[in-house]
Amino acid sequence: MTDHTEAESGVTSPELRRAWTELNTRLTEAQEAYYGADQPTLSDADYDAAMRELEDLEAAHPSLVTPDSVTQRVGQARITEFKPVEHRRRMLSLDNVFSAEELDGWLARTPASSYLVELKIDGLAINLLYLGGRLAVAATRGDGRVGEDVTPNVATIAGIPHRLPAGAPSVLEVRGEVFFPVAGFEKLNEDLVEAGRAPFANPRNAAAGSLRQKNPEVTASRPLRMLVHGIGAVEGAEFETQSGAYEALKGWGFPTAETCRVVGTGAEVQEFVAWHGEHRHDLSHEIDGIVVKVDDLAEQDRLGATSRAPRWAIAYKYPPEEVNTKLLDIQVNVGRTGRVTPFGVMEPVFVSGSTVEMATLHNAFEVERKGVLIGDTVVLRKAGDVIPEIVAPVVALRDGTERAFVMPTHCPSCGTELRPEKEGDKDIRCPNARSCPSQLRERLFGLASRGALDIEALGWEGAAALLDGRLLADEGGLFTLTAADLLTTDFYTRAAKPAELADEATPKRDGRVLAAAGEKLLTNLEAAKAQPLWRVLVALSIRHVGPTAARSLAARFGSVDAIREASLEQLASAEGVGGVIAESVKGWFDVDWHDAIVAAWAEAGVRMADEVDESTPRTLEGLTVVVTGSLDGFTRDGAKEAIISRGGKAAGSVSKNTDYVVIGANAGSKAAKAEQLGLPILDEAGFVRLLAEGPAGLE
Ligand SMILES: NC(=O)c1ccc[n+]([C@@H]2O[C@H](COP(=O)([O-])OP(=O)(O)OC[C@H]3O[C@@H](n4cnc5c(N)ncnc54)[C@H](O)[C@@H]3O)[C@@H](O)[C@H]2O)c1
Ligand SMILES: [Zn+2]
Repeated sequence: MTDHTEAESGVTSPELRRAWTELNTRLTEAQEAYYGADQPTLSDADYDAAMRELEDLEAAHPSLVTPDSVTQRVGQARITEFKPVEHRRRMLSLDNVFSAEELDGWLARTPASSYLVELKIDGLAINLLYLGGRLAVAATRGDGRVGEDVTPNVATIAGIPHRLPAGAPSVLEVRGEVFFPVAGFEKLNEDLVEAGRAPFANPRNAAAGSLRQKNPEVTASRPLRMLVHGIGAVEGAEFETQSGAYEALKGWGFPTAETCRVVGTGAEVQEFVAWHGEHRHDLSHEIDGIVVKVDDLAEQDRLGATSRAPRWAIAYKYPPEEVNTKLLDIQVNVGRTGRVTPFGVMEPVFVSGSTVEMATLHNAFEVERKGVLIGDTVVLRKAGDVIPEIVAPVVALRDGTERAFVMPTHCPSCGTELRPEKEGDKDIRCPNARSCPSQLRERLFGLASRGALDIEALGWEGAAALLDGRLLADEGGLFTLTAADLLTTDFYTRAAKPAELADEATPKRDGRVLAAAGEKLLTNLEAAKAQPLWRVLVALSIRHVGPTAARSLAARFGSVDAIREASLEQLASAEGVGGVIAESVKGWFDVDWHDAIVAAWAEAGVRMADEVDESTPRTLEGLTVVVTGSLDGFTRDGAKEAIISRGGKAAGSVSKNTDYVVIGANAGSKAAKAEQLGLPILDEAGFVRLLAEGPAGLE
């Protein structure tokens, strides 16, 4: 505790006192919302930051500290509607560190013969008192001395023993964490919103809210679990170490964590912290950090505790993955297939390594399920590289100006009335597939990509420019675009230089000439016309027809006409093309404007059939070949085409069904796998012989 008689340099100024009061009040209010109502108004990150600020302020000016300070007490200050229960031994909080350096500092200050490292489960602490081998009282932590009696509720939690076996201590206080498994969390919130109630910000608050129920039946309906992480008063047993106590508790039937470890050095502690930082989402429950404890109980006693936390333990907190931010608006996006998806536009906020200002809301039902209103403060979650998600609104912060999102009835891109593709679909779509600028832009972008026709000068902005200028009603007009057309856009033009203005031969319009991008687009389009058939097929944006299916269709049928004429059965029998793709191809050609695109492209000179080289021998009929690593005489695609055009199958992965594995330079795991399976392995020269003469060439 701070010594209040200690002289400070100068008296505390009113400004400092005001700053202290402001912070302390903010934290006290946050605690009431968090511990009292299980509905936090601040994010944990903001709470922890404010707590740090207050601690720093008090450290610099010790006379500011009063017994009222939130830094001096454990959690919840007020006792609620539950019956109060006095703990036999105090339940404390934990001090925090937020970096490896701070953890090193603590380890240096706290030498020990060994450390116990445990996951810091994100739930709420519970004290279970057993008298004569029976569960007598279960209480929350409360203010550390007095908690809330939640015995009937705790009795419903699976895994908590009601009776202990013979030989267990006559008095035993067991401490542990009650938590809400992540798997059930989303469903709980969905149900709460449907019932017109406020959803929980995270599984921790859900655990606390579920346990602190007046009606134990409600608790029983929630999938709560408990894991042991400490002991209080004990009579009738002696433990030497905390880990030893866990062993004994396990023997008496308590759920203990399989993940905790006893380690000897600070380096091992850091290693444990780092490993679980990488794997923190592989668990069935959330963790917000790691707890490091001195394992020896005599050493623990010597170190003692402050009014708030033991000196023999520390919590290392991982960076927050949840923040609060303002939901400014909900807008909708129209995707490549016309699907209309709402997304939240938020005040930009930094979380898990990047600034986030948008998050998808998937569909109108999702918005309803989450119960978010435009203008709400929302909990935003971003776990590592996972896409950010709006978890829940902070209902307590509403001021009445929030408004519900209304799904538009008409496409924001083209004005067409929206509707589900078929009855009962959750998603609604813009049915104007042909000309809706949003959909067409996505298709243009796709057909120009490197995996299709590779039209570099037609990027996102280029596609938008062509559509804004109404130069295309669909992709059919792409290959007949002229310099005159491009001259009507800003994107593909630039201001003419004086010499160009004077030169009659330079095409221009309103003082502008083609920019490099415009020249390039025309060259790219010309080159694209000669691309092989499979790339043209990919460019048609037929659902499910990507490079693999397109290659196979091209190899099997040789021309767009042959594919159009093929029966469902014939299509489906092509290598790697099943019923779904066959249906999709058939269905695509049934649409008039699709057929018109093919006709327009053919008319413009786009290749519609591969040249069938009769001289290519079908040397690989029925054989599966995998090429891995790089070859001198073949590109990746070239090697595949060489195999397919000879009737073989070019597979991407090695299995026992592979007939030959060709290994080039820098081959990786596939080469090792081939050896392991004892498959025939060829070098590039062997591959060339195989292509020319088939298996006979290898003898
Ligand atoms: N958002 C808010 O407004 C708000 C308000 C109050 C508190 N909080 C959150 O709660 C924290 C403070 O709460 P606190 O005092 O409970 O401290 P804490 O949660 O940081 O640490 C102490 C608690 O950790 C738990 N714990 C989990 N695993 C454990 C293990 N293996 N060994 C020991 N203990 C383990 C215990 O319940 C213990 O009481 C803040 O840092 C903040 O994250 C948030
Ligand atoms: Zn539209």
